[in-house]
Amino acid sequence: MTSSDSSHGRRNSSSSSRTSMQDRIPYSPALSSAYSDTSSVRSRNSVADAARSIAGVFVSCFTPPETKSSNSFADSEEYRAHSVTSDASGAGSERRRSSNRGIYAHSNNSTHEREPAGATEKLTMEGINRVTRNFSPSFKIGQGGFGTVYKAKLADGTTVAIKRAKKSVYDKHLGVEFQSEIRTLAQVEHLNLVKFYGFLEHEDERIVVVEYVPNGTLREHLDCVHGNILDLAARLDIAIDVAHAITYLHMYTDHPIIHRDIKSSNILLTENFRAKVADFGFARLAADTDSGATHVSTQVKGTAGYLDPEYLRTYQLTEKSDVYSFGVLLVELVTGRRPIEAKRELKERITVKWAMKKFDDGDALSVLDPKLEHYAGNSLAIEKLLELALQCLAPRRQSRPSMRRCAEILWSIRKDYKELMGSDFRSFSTRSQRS
Ligand SMILES: Nc1ncnc2c1ncn2[C@@H]1O[C@H](COP(=O)(O)OP(=O)(O)OP(=O)(O)O)[C@@H](O)[C@H]1O
Repeated sequence: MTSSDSSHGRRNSSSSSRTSMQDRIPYSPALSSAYSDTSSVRSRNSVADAARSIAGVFVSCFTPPETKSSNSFADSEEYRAHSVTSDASGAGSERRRSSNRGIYAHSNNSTHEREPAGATEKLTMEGINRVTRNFSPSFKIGQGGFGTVYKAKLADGTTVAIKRAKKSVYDKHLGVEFQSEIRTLAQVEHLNLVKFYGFLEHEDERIVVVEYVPNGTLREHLDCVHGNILDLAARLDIAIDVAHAITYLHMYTDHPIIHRDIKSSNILLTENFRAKVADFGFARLAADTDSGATHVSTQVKGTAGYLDPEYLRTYQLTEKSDVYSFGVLLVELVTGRRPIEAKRELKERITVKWAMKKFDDGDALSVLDPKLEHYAGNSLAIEKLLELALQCLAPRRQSRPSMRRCAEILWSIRKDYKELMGSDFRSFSTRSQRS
């Protein structure tokens, strides 16, 4: 996100722009059960276990090449499941249509095209070149593992983020990743997930077009890059949004989807500080539990500092790996620190290890982001957030809560926090934004 996006990140009032609690529920049946006090779940032994396993996690970032053989995207079974219509453009090609989301794929050996769902313009290389002025650096808004990200406006006025894969995407490894991103994005639609508009595969270009989310990443806001401080209420809202998004992926898509790369730089914020989870480059469909399988064995991928130790040890991926990463994210939200802070003294370098130790010593408030003020009202919320983080960071995945449970607990924390703050809730929010 560049500073040229001048509309970004100037939050004057944290709560006035936010919607009501009811408005914020993207789905309701999942969140119906009542919150029960989690203090009984807290185990001191688990802190030591967590610390031991966490220490082993941060040795390196594992992104070995994908070895699993994969069919071409056009041959994938997931896509065969979508209805197929004949392609108007030529022999040897076919057009597949996502049955419920109006997304097209069009292939003739080397070319796949899709058009944005909801946007009227057909996606073509010519069109992409036009709207990005041939990928002019002035349209560039970011750079990531997948490639370069550009901001552009389609002819129908839709502002989009255009992700242009690095040339090396043509390698098998990245090609598989690209296909994974496409398959996954095409399936999901949720308020707290970045919308997929389409993709285009043309000669050696791989382009993904997604919803443009205008207010930078959560990491940037925790670093105050945009000049504002996220208060505790905003951080709670963001945690809830992310929990909703991951719950949706785990429970409400056709097949459970594991995100695999939950981290603060993959959480994009809207102007109203709603969170949208991005970057499905690593996502994998989870095992079909009906068939008795409980995990997907695969190469370890993800980002150092967020990786589930059990996944690292066993190569077995389950939804609980996302829960672990979410626990790291919760600690990040409370402390403001990155998961790995290489420049700090040894005992503070691994943020979750440091924070969980403090929590276990009964000194939770000392890990609070120094940018946030302590009030009587926020200590309980901070303690409960860390308590939930501790559960998410449990070394054994069976001990971790589901994402749905995390969402329920977060709802309860926010409810209690609002009640405690009473009429001060808004003024506290506003005041800490200005400080
Ligand atoms: N949909 C979007 N809307 C607005 N900005 C975006 C969008 N997607 C990405 N960006 C910007 O581009 C940057 C790079 O994004 P990208 O998803 O390619 O990589 P990343 O998630 O930062 O890193 P990595 O790929 O290594 O995980 C982001 O940090 C963000 O600033």
